[in-house]
Amino acid sequence: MSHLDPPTNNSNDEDDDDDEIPILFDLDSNTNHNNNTTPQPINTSPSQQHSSTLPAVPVTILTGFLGSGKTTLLRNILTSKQHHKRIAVIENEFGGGEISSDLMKQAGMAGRDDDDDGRNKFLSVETMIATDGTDGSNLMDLIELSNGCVCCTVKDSLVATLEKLLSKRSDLDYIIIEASGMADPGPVASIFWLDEALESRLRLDGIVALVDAKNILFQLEFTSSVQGVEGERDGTGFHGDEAARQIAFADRIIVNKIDLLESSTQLEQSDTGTGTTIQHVLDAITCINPTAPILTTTYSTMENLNWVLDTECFNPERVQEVEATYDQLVHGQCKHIQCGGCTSQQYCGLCNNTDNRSHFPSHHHTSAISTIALFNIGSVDLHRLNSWLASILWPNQDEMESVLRARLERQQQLEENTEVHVRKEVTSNAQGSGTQQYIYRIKGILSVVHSSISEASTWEEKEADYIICPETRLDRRRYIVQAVNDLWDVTPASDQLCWKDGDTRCCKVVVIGKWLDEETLAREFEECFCTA
Ligand SMILES: Nc1nc2c(ncn2[C@@H]2O[C@H](COP(=O)(O)OP(=O)(O)OP(=O)(O)O)[C@@H](O)[C@H]2O)c(=O)[nH]1
Repeated sequence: MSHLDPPTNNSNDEDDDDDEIPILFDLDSNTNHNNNTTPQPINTSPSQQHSSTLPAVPVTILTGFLGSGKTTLLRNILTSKQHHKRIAVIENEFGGGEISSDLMKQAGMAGRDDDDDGRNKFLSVETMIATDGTDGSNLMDLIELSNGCVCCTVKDSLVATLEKLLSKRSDLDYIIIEASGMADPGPVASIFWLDEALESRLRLDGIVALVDAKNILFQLEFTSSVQGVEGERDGTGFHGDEAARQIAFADRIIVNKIDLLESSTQLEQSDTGTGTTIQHVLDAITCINPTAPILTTTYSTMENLNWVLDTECFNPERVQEVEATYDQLVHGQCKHIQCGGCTSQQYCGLCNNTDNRSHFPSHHHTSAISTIALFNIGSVDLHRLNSWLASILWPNQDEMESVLRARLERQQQLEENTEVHVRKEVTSNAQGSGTQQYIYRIKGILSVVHSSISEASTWEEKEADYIICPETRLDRRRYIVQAVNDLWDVTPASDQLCWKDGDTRCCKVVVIGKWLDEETLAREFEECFCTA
């Protein structure tokens, strides 16, 4: 069993010039495949040049903070029979989505052997999740832009990718760009009018922001520049308004995950009365962006996808206006320009308060937020994995607290400088947890072993097909693990992602968070694997 360490990707690394043009995958022939779900790259033929007589291809930018529901919406679009669009998708990962490794190739996760530079390239977790369950009828191409945010480190790659896509394909009806959960949509939108070549061939249809109703107030607070000033003072980095800027630039806003909100009645009846209602969320959003239409959804589901596609709602002047508003906020005091004047009782999502406080310079990603990718050959024990997830995402549960307390005591005995080590040892997703590790997002693809025969036989009874090997208790299905803040699930992917004979079983998990303790996470992840 081995743990590979891809370089940690700090998104404020603006000098990072890992900007090579990403691979194009041909999905025409193999998205509806039972044998191999891995899209194969195709060569750009000079004869397939885009004709300038064709109408401009509309582009939608999907934005929204980590885990807000962008990929869920994308999958709804790609599996919908409502439209018959031939869509190309550009996926942007915040980082850590790509591991070059022979082991991943062995494990059947390779996109193709080599790219133009002769380096191995592999499909990301994000791409596997986004295309799982799609039959390929709407999806023409899928392009990965990994290793940085589309708004900064890989912005040039986006332009090159769009140009290459247009020259390669004349049959596209639509392009969807799924920005990373940390991306600022402003700079992404600007390429559509700053790049002359693209301007005539593409039309930015709209910026659609997904908002995680359960977590948005917390995300606004924790990515705010006011917090950032404090962060910089204690030498731990600063934040960059990501969550607020995604809302501010949006032409349409989808408030997703309303199933996780408390109703006003529940709130009145609850002991604490500290939950978030839809009204709190709407107040915060309209404070930041008072003009964009808002739709509330669960699992990004809407009656009519025309609410997000072919809307023609993009307005470049508004983008410039938002930039200008931000500039005023940066260079002066917050006058609630964007929200038109909050009363002192209102929560201002943009400035986080009603005080006149100076703000930190516009867009920077916090240096404290990073992505790490954990990769191991082998299969995880489902029970152990769930316990590990509980320990890092729910540290305040009673049981976990006692475990952690025991670990702390042990640690205190071992270490002279208890203060520093204790803080490092406690993994905490408690809101407002200072400089302790905070995990925003986990996503991954797993090979799973069931720890008990009874668990295995339950599955066997449920499914007509043979799914779990009675001897090894290995599950034939790939599993997808997803976590957003304190909620997680581990579910089987569709049949098209099943492990095949000859595949090397492996697990890849991407963790995005603040002040991540990579060494401990890697060790604990490895402990979830079956050794037999
Ligand atoms: N309960 C609930 N879960 C949801 C809803 N929408 C999405 N999810 C879950 O939230 C998790 C994150 O959803 P994604 O669609 O992957 O979010 P994303 O914005 O693409 O995430 P990033 O790419 O990491 O920024 C997944 O486990 C989804 O199944 C919802 O309305 N309610």
